[in-house]
Amino acid sequence: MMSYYNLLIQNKEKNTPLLAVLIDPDKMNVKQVPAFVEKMHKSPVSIILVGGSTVLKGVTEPLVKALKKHTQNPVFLFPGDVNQLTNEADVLLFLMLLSGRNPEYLIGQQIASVPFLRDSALEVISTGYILLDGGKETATMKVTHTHPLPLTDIQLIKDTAKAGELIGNKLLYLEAGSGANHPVPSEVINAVREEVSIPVIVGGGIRTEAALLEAIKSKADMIVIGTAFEQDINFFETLQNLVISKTI
Ligand SMILES: CC(C)=CCC/C(C)=C/CC/C(C)=C/CC/C(C)=C/COP(=O)(O)OP(=O)(O)O
Ligand SMILES: O=P(O)(O)OC[C@@H](O)CO
Ligand SMILES: [Mg+2]
Repeated sequence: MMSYYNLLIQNKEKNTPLLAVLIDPDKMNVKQVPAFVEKMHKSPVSIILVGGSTVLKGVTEPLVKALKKHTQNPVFLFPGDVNQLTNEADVLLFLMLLSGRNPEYLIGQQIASVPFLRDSALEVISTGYILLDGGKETATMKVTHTHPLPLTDIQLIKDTAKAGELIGNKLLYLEAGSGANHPVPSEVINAVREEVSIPVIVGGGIRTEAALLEAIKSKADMIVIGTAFEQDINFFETLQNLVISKTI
């Protein structure tokens, strides 16, 4: 079978983004999974990200197991820490927090995950994670004790993204922060996309059709929505007519 990373690369060539839902295991229990998946299957969402900045140990695995029981869509772990690892998922976004200067999130958590990953079949994808100012203090900032990059310094954002690519990151995630007041602006997405050749994921604060259209127009390779679905499961219905790649 082809790797999910190769599918992401293939999709990039189509210039149409993939749409992912982010599920925070602290906010969804296994009983809610069937109804959620049913709605998702009627929408263009093709990837499920699972993770949170603070998740209790032991809750991620049963949730992923329940998801895999009800859907064929791939589950990508998007973990805030090593306790969120489970072999029930398909892919691990192996994050390094490029925007911060906290060694625990640059290399500490990555080393701590090796005893688990050594015997794991998860597809591990090195992902440079860049926090950008989304207009409010987010959980990720608090947990990592780091500041996001200011939107006024596009050159710094581009240089950070390029450094990630040169280090060997295979994906970049531009993050305005869960529940951000404003999503990553299209100028920033465009600037990064011109700077690097690896796929670019964008998320944080996308909760309207207009914001989604903006991210699509900027040619983000994958768009992630979490809070909008947490607040209203019917948000799936607003996605019907968007130009989005429906399969991965
Ligand atoms: C390599 C391993 C095992 C883990 C990576 C550890 C790193 C570098 C994490 C990056 C920093 C971090 C804490 C990212 C969290 C990403 C995430 C899942 C954000 C979603 O945030 P929510 O937890 O939904 O925030 P709210 O609770 O405020 O909605
Ligand atoms: O919850 P929202 O604001 O949609 O953000 C999704 C994701 O980028 C958070 O890490
Ligand atoms: Mg959240």
